[in-house]
Amino acid sequence: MPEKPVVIGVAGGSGSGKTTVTRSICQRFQDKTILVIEQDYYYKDQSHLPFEERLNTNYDHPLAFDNDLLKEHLHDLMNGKTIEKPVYDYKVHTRSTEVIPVEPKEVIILEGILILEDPRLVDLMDIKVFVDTDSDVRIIRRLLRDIKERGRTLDSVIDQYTNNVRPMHLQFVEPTKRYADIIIPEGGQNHVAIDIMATKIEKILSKNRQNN
Ligand SMILES: Nc1ncnc2c1ncn2[C@@H]1O[C@H](COP(=O)(O)OP(=O)(O)O)[C@@H](O)[C@H]1O
Ligand SMILES: Nc1ccn([C@@H]2O[C@H](COP(=O)(O)O)[C@@H](O)[C@H]2O)c(=O)n1
Repeated sequence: MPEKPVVIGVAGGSGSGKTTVTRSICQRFQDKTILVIEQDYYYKDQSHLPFEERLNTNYDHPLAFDNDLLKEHLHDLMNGKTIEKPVYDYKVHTRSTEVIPVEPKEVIILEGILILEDPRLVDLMDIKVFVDTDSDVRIIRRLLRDIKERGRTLDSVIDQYTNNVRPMHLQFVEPTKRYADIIIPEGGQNHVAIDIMATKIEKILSKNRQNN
């Protein structure tokens, strides 16, 4: 393990392809090299609230996230400590009681809609990426995914998109693009951008390994 892992932030709107890009990058490396931390797993715990109340939360506002815990976990990982990563359940809108023990790896990818919004996290990143996909494509992807995988109805996805996702994207997510070192149009199918990312990571890793 190098003294300090390479920290990469992958931001972008909901459905832009952040997870797909992150998976494509991970596939280029051995399992032991890259650790992925999803910002979504750090939504504030809402287990004390009744289910009906959890439906009213604005999950696209920066205050929905427990970035204090995320920052603490990132610091621990950077100092070689194992963390207990929370597990999030989109179907019930809160964390599960389960946690996953996670050991540090040479590369840490932080992925989430607002991962470039908190300067305390941005300051710790070596590479900042913004996955940039048109909103019409994103809403179609989100509709399909949320109905299939997150237990949502067509009406609920449309209501949430109109009331929260779109306005918060314009106010908080889109402006973070300016902090990105690399902007990846169209996400996971952009093989050229994935190749460039993988090459850059390889370069930093080989430099770190030489110094250790
Ligand atoms: N290039 C693509 N073409 C078609 N579907 C895609 C593409 N990229 C992602 N998807 C699908 O769109 C949905 C959202 O993608 P995902 O990578 O999870 O985005 P994000 O993490 O930014 O929300 C997923 O169901 C995924 O399989
Ligand atoms: N209980 C929740 C928590 C989050 N969301 C939505 O997830 C989106 C972020 O995840 P992506 O994989 O799409 O980046 C965000 O836009 C939230 O609206 C939710 O619907 N329910």
